[in-house]
Amino acid sequence: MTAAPRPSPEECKVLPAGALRDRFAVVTGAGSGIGRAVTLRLVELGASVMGVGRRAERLAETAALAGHRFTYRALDIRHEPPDFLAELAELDLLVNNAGGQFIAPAAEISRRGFDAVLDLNLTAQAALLQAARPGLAARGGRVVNLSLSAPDRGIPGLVHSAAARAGIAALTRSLARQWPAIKLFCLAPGTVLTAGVGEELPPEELAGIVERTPLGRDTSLDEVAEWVAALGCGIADAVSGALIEVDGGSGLVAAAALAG
Ligand SMILES: CCC/C=C/C(=O)SCCNC(=O)CCNC(=O)[C@H](O)C(C)(C)COP(=O)([O-])OP(=O)([O-])OC[C@H]1O[C@@H](n2cnc3c(N)ncnc32)[C@H](O)[C@@H]1OP(=O)([O-])[O-]
Ligand SMILES: NC(=O)C1=CN([C@@H]2O[C@H](COP(=O)(O)OP(=O)(O)OC[C@H]3O[C@@H](n4cnc5c(N)ncnc54)[C@H](OP(=O)(O)O)[C@@H]3O)[C@@H](O)[C@H]2O)C=CC1
Repeated sequence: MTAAPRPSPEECKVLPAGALRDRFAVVTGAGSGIGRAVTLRLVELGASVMGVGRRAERLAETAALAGHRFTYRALDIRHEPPDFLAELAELDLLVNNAGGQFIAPAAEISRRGFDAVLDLNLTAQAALLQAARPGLAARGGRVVNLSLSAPDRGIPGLVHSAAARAGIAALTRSLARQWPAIKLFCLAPGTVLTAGVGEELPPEELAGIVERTPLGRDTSLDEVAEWVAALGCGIADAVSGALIEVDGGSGLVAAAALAG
């Protein structure tokens, strides 16, 4: 099988300059990986962005790259109340990107471990959504929740994360009905070769996962960033509640067993 060619960073940039001018976005996990790439693209398209994450030094690195339209708050979304969102009178876009998990056999995940992953990837995100609702509603705003592709197909080694990600997809659909003034999406990238995923899986295992996707390739940071930006633009006006899989078709095949 021939792998689909990966578009170059410039080929991914399909939105016109200024597409997000005068928009205000909050991006969680903006100090690394996908969150940083999304932040830089939103700023490039004219938005102002507030980044959130636990490590101030990583957010400061993003600030050095993003320039004056980026501000940040160092905080832990699991352990601190989302007052920073409730205080915002107007918000155009919330990118719920902070998330993650550890890989472990189901039998070895303790109650606290399960709770930690559910909290980070579902409960804390629900609290962020509730806090952001008035500001988003004031602007007809949008929400992009980062997720995993086809979480309902079952992922051995990630039972807690799959449960949380299926939950966020259901939450997204339910809120899309309940809060019609706000458009909510789930965006599920395939394998994006960030340092974060590199800490979870060794390179040879990642290469095997990528090879087994129908398109035989990973998803680039630039692709994810452009999709998030597009969901913040008018082109996404007729979409709400959807799970959008930008995953090389990996959601179509059985997920790799990451642990026994
Ligand atoms: C891979 C496929 C595609 C996905 C890509 C990505 O997501 S890329 C993004 C990649 N980036 C990320 O994923 C980054 C984000 N991830 C994180 O920040 C953390 O992994 C966390 C929030 C999920 C847990 O944080 P924390 O440890 O501070 O939380 P805490 O102190 O509240 O609760 C601790 C409980 O959890 C237990 N436990 C912990 N590790 C393991 C383990 N390996 N084994 C078993 N158990 C484990 C620990 O034993 C304890 O329970 P106990 O012993 O008291 O009963
Ligand atoms: N890379 C991939 O292949 C895939 C990634 N995803 C998802 O995309 C998102 C980004 O992943 P990626 O960029 O690869 O990985 P990273 O580990 O780089 O991103 C996770 C980000 O979340 C932040 N974060 C984690 N916990 C908290 C917390 N409690 N409070 C505030 N911020 C927190 C981290 O910053 P800090 O540690 O400073 O707090 C970090 O910036 C995650 O939700 C991930 O699960 C989904 C599918 C595939």
